[in-house]
Amino acid sequence: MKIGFIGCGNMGSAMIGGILRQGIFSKDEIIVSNLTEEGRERSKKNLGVVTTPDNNEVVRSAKTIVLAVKPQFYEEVLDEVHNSLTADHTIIGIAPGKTLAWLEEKAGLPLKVVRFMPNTPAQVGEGMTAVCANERVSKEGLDEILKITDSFGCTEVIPERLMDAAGAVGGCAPAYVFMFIEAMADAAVSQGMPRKQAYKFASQTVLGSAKMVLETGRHPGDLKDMVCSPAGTTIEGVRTLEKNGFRSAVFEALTAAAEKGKKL
Ligand SMILES: NC(=O)C1=CN([C@@H]2O[C@H](COP(=O)(O)OP(=O)(O)OC[C@H]3O[C@@H](n4cnc5c(N)ncnc54)[C@H](OP(=O)(O)O)[C@@H]3O)[C@@H](O)[C@H]2O)C=CC1
Ligand SMILES: O=C(O)[C@@H]1CCC=N1
Repeated sequence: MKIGFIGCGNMGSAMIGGILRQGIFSKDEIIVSNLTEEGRERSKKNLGVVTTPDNNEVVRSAKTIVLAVKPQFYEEVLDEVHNSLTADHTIIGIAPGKTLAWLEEKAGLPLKVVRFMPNTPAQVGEGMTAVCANERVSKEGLDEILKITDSFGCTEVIPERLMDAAGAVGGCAPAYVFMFIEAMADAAVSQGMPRKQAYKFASQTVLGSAKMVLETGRHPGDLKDMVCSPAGTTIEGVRTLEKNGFRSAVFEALTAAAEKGKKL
């Protein structure tokens, strides 16, 4: 086994999907634990990886371990696998608020610790993942880890103090983008467009706009101005969004998410 996942739900399976697609590891080099029989069946059926109900088996079978359970279960899981962990292991935490120091302390021995803040677009190879690591992870070790995150999208290595910001603008933000897509599609439906077509318009428009920011390197405000014809239709929508506090609402949402991360 090359890598083990303790927990394999939304985020674990999204990452494994990318890893398998890029051939970083094969199915029989990945072991995952799920709490329930139903979860194990899902992991087996959808990903084809090796599954177990036993978290200690994951730790005994692989040297790189991703903790892909909810933050509330981190302590319990680390407590459970503590005796199977060795100094050769690399523990990867993906939960907000669970710091490198906290993870090492709860693991109960000095070992390599990494944090990822991934997002669900990893499932389609378009994830955005923040990574930071403790001082025990060598440059070569980090390069190996980055091959994993690069397999499901883009990666940025950041200082740990930015992990909560990355959680808001990376980990959580797909939810806000999906809400935006849903709202735009609802409006198009109310104007008479069939729903399926409305999702296609809204989604492709978000995809294309994001690509323009990334590929042109131009300021988003500049790209917005390109769309707004004088006395045209777009600027009326901009006026309405400003009146309803659109940008402030987004600002507050990401701030709330980042602040919550600090408390977990
Ligand atoms: N969802 C997201 O967009 C993101 C999530 N994260 C982080 O990823 C982590 C996982 O979140 P997510 O995938 O959404 O959660 P899910 O609820 O989808 O998955 C959690 C998984 O943990 C398993 N599980 C629960 N308890 C145990 C246990 N004691 N031992 C072994 N497995 C267990 C569950 O098993 P079973 O399948 O049997 O129920 C399930 O597979 C969290 O820490 C979250 O903060 C980070 C960035 C983005
Ligand atoms: O909602 C959460 O707490 C997790 C972390 C980032 C995205 N989902």
